[in-house]
Amino acid sequence: MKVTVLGAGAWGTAFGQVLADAGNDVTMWAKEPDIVDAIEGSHRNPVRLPSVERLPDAMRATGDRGEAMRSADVVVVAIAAQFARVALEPFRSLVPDDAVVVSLMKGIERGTDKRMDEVVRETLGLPEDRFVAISGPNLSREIADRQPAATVVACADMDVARKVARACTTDYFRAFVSSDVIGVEMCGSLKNVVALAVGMVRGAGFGENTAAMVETRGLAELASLGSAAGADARTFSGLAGVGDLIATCGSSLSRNYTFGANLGKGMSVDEATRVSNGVAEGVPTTAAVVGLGRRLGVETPLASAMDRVLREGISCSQMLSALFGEDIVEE
Ligand SMILES: NC(=O)C1=CN([C@@H]2O[C@H](COP(=O)(O)OP(=O)(O)OC[C@H]3O[C@@H](n4cnc5c(N)ncnc54)[C@H](OP(=O)(O)O)[C@@H]3O)[C@@H](O)[C@H]2O)C=CC1
Ligand SMILES: O=C(CO)COP(=O)(O)O
Repeated sequence: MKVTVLGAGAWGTAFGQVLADAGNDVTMWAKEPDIVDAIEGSHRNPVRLPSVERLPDAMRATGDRGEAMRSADVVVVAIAAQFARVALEPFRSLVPDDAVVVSLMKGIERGTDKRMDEVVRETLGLPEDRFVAISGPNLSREIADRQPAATVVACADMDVARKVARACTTDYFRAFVSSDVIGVEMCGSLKNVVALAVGMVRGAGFGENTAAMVETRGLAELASLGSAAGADARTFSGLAGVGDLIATCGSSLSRNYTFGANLGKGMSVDEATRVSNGVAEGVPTTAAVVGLGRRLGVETPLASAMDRVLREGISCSQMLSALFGEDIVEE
């Protein structure tokens, strides 16, 4: 198939390599001319994925939107979530009528509190059977090294999910299918907020018990909010839910975990942003999760506590106190 990836960041590029390894012709679209030139000219992305010495020959790049979209069967969106709407707007009239659009993004739009399935479908004018969400424990650096990994490919139309899953299956990358787009989106977005908090307690020097407590309460919050949004509860215990929480909350390869760890060590939000190696989606998504919780009538103690960390600069101990009220409650 002909696949176009919008956004040559760390994950867009690593996933482009998966698609090329699976036998597709892959075109990367990037707005930065330096990145386009590097991929096209020397098969490298030294800015976003320097660990890969040479990207597959089946991967090329362009900065031209029309050329990127020409006869694409599948369009993959891998842009920082808060910029998805503005970046996709110029593509609205260019996406081929029968192309499937896949989102790799893990975030909720600040201001509208919308998931990426909502943002992408709204911006490109797509019916639900042409939208696919992909999410799972997929740290880009490990997948770029071709370490074994799996993901969840979700679409309202299971035949479309299977078609996309086949297109990204290799001997090291395995795709499971699901029809629970909302669940997969909620898991991918909320685990980033949990990873910020787990990273923060680790950075502050706390051990396994504290990290497990925060991660487990984060999973409970993700499940309550996800269910209220219409997700299938089974998704939370799968790869996109628990699987991604384990990977993200336990790895310094995660930008969200590392951002949180830097806060825990005493950096300000500005300092942690400056040293972040790519987008930490949990940062803008935290406020959106609080907004979504308010709208859906679901309490979000972890996101609310992290929101205070990010806006008011409260300490790790204050964040942990804010996480639990005074009352004894059922788990
Ligand atoms: N990295 C990972 O391990 C994984 C990431 N994800 C998700 O994938 C998404 C992308 O992540 P990742 O590739 O790692 O992020 P990076 O920080 O590496 O790259 C961000 C990408 O967004 C692009 N971008 C930002 N603003 C704009 C804009 N206004 N117009 C067009 N493009 C823009 C950047 O383009 P430019 O470089 O030209 O500025 C870049 O391609 C995120 O939602 C992330 O949560 C999901 C699974 C794994
Ligand atoms: O989503 C990811 C792993 O599944 C990547 O996490 P970060 O965005 O925190 O790096």
